[in-house]
Amino acid sequence: MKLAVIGTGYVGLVSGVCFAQKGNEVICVDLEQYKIDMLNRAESPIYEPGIEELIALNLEAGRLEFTSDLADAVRRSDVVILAVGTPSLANGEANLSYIEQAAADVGKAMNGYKIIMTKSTVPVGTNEKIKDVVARHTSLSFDIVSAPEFLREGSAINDTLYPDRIIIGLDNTGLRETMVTLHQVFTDKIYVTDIRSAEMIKYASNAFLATKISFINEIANICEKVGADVTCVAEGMGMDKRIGSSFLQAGIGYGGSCFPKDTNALIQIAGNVDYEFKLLKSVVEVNTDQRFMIVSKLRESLGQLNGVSIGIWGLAFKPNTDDIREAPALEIVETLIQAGAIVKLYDPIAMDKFKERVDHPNIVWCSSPQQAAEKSDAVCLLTDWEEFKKVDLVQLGSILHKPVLIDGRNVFTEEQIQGSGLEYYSVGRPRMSGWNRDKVEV
Ligand SMILES: NC(=O)c1ccc[n+]([C@@H]2O[C@H](COP(=O)([O-])OP(=O)(O)OC[C@H]3O[C@@H](n4cnc5c(N)ncnc54)[C@H](O)[C@@H]3O)[C@@H](O)[C@H]2O)c1
Ligand SMILES: O=c1ccn([C@@H]2O[C@H](COP(=O)(O)OP(=O)(O)O[C@H]3O[C@H](CO)[C@@H](O)[C@H](O)[C@H]3O)[C@@H](O)[C@H]2O)c(=O)[nH]1
Repeated sequence: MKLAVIGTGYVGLVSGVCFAQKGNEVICVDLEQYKIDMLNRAESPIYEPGIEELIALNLEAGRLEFTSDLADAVRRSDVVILAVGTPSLANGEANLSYIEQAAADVGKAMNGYKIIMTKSTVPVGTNEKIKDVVARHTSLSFDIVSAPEFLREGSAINDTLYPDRIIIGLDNTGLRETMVTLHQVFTDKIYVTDIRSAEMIKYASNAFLATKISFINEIANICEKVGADVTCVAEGMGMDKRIGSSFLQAGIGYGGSCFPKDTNALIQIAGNVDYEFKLLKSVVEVNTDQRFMIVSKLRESLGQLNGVSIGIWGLAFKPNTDDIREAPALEIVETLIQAGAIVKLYDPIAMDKFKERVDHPNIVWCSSPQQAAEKSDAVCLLTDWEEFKKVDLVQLGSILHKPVLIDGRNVFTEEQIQGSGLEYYSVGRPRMSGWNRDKVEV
């Protein structure tokens, strides 16, 4: 089929490239000319493992185009996919101005019947608004389909090519076969429902995953007080198929462009119909508090933070991405700076994006984990990048001024800490001293 994808961010670019990979003719559109110029050189404006190879392959095969000319792309397509951002407004509600603008532009450009498919995450009822916006700009016929996206950054290509399921929301059931044919190149597990339910499935899924994370983080906090180990607790819980083992990794909480935004939006969606989503409000509150656990542990270990120097390992909200949107590192670094600490920052990929957001004389930008650690009073691991798991902990203990390692993602095992000379704090596990085999009493 001929597809136009509006927006070349994480969702639009990856979806567009994967649809091309499966033999469709795809035109990806973005307002930002610099992104289009990069993409036409097979360079990706976002960091996503494997994306540049697939862009090059599909450009060469003539199945993929990049343009800033939305109208031309719409005219040459059967299906128009909306994949623009829906960021949070100050009150937590989703900002629909980008998607409404894109819908208006699509309506103006239409030259015949189109299927308009929304991949952006939008509150329940938004696709009806999109329908109205398009209809205001064209008298031609069209259909609206909701196809929420479930990819994760860092594994976006694999998630798109091999999804657990695809959700399709329709009001015109005559489109069912076309939509199933378009998507079954990825999986047979296609669930077709009405548009409002499809919109809700996306928010409910993210809210449920965020709930699992806040739940295990609270269990972790209790484990610390009662002397249990949350990694063992999560493993034991996860063996029950009804619970499942995924998203039970305790740490400094969730960040990213989706969970924080979508949990707040769902609280608003419920509030708009006079329903207080008490459980989800607590999930958000627990997540906010969890970030500051790192700072409490630093104070517990070092006392006051004024003038101390802290190495920070990891700035991205998770590994394998350069995305720092709502990354716990943003608030943690800001809090440490306010307390008068010198922060020595290192991330394998996200340094440039972090520099664009944060600047302060107390920041030292480092080019390796070792540089961030050297002569520091402590190191805090905030993102579970593979690179950090490979660090020689004995060497780390020897280059730190005070041998304190605070692991916000429970990356290291007790065996690795033994003999390292490090004073090791993690999340929901007993504090460990690398000087001997005994756990330190809490
Ligand atoms: N990032 C994820 O992992 C993820 C996963 C699933 C769903 N989502 C949802 O998908 C949507 C997009 O997210 P994203 O992370 O890809 O966003 P993004 O901010 O990375 O990309 C959006 C792109 O759309 C472009 N754009 C905005 N208005 C436009 C217009 N009128 N015409 C053409 N281009 C326009 C922007 O320039 C930008 O490049 C959001 O609703 C998000 O919640 C994101
Ligand atoms: O057990 C876990 C799992 C994740 N996280 C954190 O949760 C955040 C989100 O992680 P992840 O879900 O892997 O990344 P995203 O790319 O934000 O993907 C989520 O958000 C997307 C946007 O809506 C959805 O499409 C995906 O299905 C959903 O997993 C990150 O900060 C992780 O560090 C934990 O703390 N513990």
